[in-house]
Amino acid sequence: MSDRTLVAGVDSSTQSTKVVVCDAETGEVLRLAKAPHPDTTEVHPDRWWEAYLSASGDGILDGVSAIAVGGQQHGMVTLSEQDSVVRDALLWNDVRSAGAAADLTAELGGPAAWVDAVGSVLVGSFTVTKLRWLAQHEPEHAARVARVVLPHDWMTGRILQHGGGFERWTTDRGDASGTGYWSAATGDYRPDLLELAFGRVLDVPEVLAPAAPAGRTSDGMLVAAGTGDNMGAALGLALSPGDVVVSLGTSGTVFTPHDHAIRDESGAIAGFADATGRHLPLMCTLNAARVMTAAAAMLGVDLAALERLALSAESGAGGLSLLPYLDGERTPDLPGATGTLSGLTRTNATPANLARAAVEGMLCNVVAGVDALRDKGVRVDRILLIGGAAASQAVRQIAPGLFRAPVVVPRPAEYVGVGAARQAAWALSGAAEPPVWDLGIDSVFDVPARDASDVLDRYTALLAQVHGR
Ligand SMILES: Nc1ncnc2c1ncn2[C@@H]1O[C@H](COP(=O)(O)OP(=O)(O)O)[C@@H](O)[C@H]1O
Ligand SMILES: O=C(CO)[C@@H](O)[C@H](O)COP(=O)(O)O
Repeated sequence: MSDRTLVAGVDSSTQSTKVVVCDAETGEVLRLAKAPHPDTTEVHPDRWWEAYLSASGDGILDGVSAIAVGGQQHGMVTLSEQDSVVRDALLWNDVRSAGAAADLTAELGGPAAWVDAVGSVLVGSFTVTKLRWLAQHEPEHAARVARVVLPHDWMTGRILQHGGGFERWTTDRGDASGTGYWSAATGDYRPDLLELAFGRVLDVPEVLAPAAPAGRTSDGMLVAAGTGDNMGAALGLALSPGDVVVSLGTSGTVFTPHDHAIRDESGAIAGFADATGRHLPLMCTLNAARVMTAAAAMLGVDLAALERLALSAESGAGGLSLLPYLDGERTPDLPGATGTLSGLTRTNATPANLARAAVEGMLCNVVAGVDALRDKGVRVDRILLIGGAAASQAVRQIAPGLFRAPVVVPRPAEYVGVGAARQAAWALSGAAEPPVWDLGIDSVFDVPARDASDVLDRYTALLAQVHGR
């Protein structure tokens, strides 16, 4: 029998659920399991629960003293008075509420008014815009809604319901800051904005302090507050000033913990809260790892071959540029956009150049987030690259030239799950600060001597030409 204390973190993200079990003292990852989610932008929350049950089968949670959930941000989970799910959850990447975002922006007095109210300019990802869409398009569903929670709130409550310890719905500052009806500046909900969007005020979950428990199951397992997946990743990485995280999963995100909220009326940087009581300025794109999957499918190859092809081409892909808006886009705010491949000639039309253009285009899209942070005075000493596509050698090698900063790939780990586990260990300890867990580095990629600014310049010119941005 081990005398280690075990804690678990659940990453309930867009494409899958991952469960990691860590040593509470050191953070060492001892067990890891994964199960897929449906590939759609509206999902019944039961699918996340089934994935959790599947990933946590085989006794992976045996002996675990505390657990927390990091979940995809913004998703709208609507519950009836009896807590049954009213309709499938609309996810962060469902763009049907883009028009509602534009309407709500105008109704409150423009982008600056939303930054004043909740810290961020609205786009169709925010929960409040999905509520407006529901009220307008599905009044029969809207009439049955008594409360609204986020994916991680629902999973947290479900773990407690299943374990016999559910008392009330809860959330945390990090995830609440992506709703559009909670302000990180004041720490308060804005029922007036719920009413503006939905026509009436709804029940919302209690916002827990960073290390506060949401409850305990009847067999004594502590269930911590949980948080949004990006806030979880920030907690799972031991970040120093000057460290900026770039996550390339379903979404591309760029974020760094900060002592105060960053105000950005342009909408590039959202003013989210983090999971420690501080702030997490964050830029998010709808298109990231799946741009590579789509390019591989176009070329009829797998991801490994796509990487080899991309690395066999010269920087700049022989003059090809890709605006990678395959799922529309959120930053820049172009929900109806499609991808654009530009610069094709008979000479450069090769699989290698297409593969390279896909990787460069995906990266240029998130470079804009790093530069937006720089413009706000944030120090960018190094980029910590995480998420599914951080496994790609092509991404690792091409990224430093475009980011104009060294790229550090942390030891392969599921950082959202690890961060959630660290929060669980923190709540279990009752200490003022989270436990110190060591961040291992897998590899470092330096900025190459050859300047890649021509690639960025061509991308930026194409964006201006096609979309006027
Ligand atoms: N070597 C690779 N190159 C590019 N993409 C990859 C690679 N390995 C995994 N991926 C992609 O990473 C994505 C999953 O990343 P992940 O961060 O787990 O996503 P999410 O958290 O949004 O569910 C998938 O789209 C998968 O195809
Ligand atoms: O909407 C955002 C951030 O604002 C996304 O980052 C979601 O939180 C989903 O993340 P992944 O599934 O790609 O990790």
